Amino acid sequence: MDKIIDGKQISSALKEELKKEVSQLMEQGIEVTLAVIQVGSDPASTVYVGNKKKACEYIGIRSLAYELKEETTQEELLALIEELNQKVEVNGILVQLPLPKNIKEDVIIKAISPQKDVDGFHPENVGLLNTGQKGFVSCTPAGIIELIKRSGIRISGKECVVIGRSNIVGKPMAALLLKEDATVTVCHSKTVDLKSVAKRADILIAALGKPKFINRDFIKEGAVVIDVGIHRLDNKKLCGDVDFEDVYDLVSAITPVPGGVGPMTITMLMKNCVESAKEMQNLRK
Ligand SMILES: Nc1nc(=O)c2c([nH]1)NC[C@@H]1CN(c3ccc(C(=O)N[C@@H](CCC(=O)O)C(=O)O)cc3)C=[N+]21
Repeated sequence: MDKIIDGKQISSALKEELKKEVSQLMEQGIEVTLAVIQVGSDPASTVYVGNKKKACEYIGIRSLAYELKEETTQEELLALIEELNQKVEVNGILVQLPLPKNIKEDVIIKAISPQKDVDGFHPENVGLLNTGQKGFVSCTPAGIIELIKRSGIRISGKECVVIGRSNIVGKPMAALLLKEDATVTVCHSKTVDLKSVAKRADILIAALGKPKFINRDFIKEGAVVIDVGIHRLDNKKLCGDVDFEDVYDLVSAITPVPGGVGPMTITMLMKNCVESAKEMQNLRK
């Protein structure tokens, strides 16, 4: 088996499954629609939003793009969200983060209907995840679970260490790993002796947001390493939170950047949109 967990390949397989499902829904007269809102023109956001639109096109999901100017007020954005909440044909609403400083992210996230919150960021969906109930799950951690499982790696009973405690990756990642019966440790910037804690991991999830911070000193031999970071270096090349070359010979499996977690994040967003369309259809019956 190849050591490199190919996120592009695994997400392609999942996209094929979704494409079939979307065409079956089409035959029943159900169209899947995602509204994507970007405020301002942060270049990284533009790349990610572009990738989301491409994935929608490929799978057969209709995407509605809202490109709002940097000066958009919180009230204007709330008004747009309310309009999209009301529209029956819209199954998913995605507000690309980060937002400009004059807009409060938590207020915006709470305004999205939990039934259309395909990012899984609304407190209602977070609560459902933490109590083990059905709801939308944040795409990056959900995609990581798929990557691990589809690579034939067992999670149950393993020591998993998550580095990073953000609301969109670290915390939901820990909840999902727990749900899979792993033993989970969450580390962060105040963790004393991060290296020795990381070295306990059978599965190490690096989501701390520092380029190439995780080197071989943090790795137990044979560990599975999942790299959530994405950074553009001065030479324009992308890298993750893990120093890939430095750790490669030690690990049993590792995700590359690019081509690892990123493509899977987008595919899970598509999956959530399809689920939302099915759920909304069931509610109307
Ligand atoms: N409301 C919201 N939902 C998100 O899901 C969300 C967000 N805001 N804000 C930013 C983060 C980041 N994120 C990525 C998506 C795709 C790639 C991706 O496609 N990565 C490619 C490379 C892309 C490139 O060339 O830069 C790869 O890793 O192979 C990366 C990062 C979604 N996020």
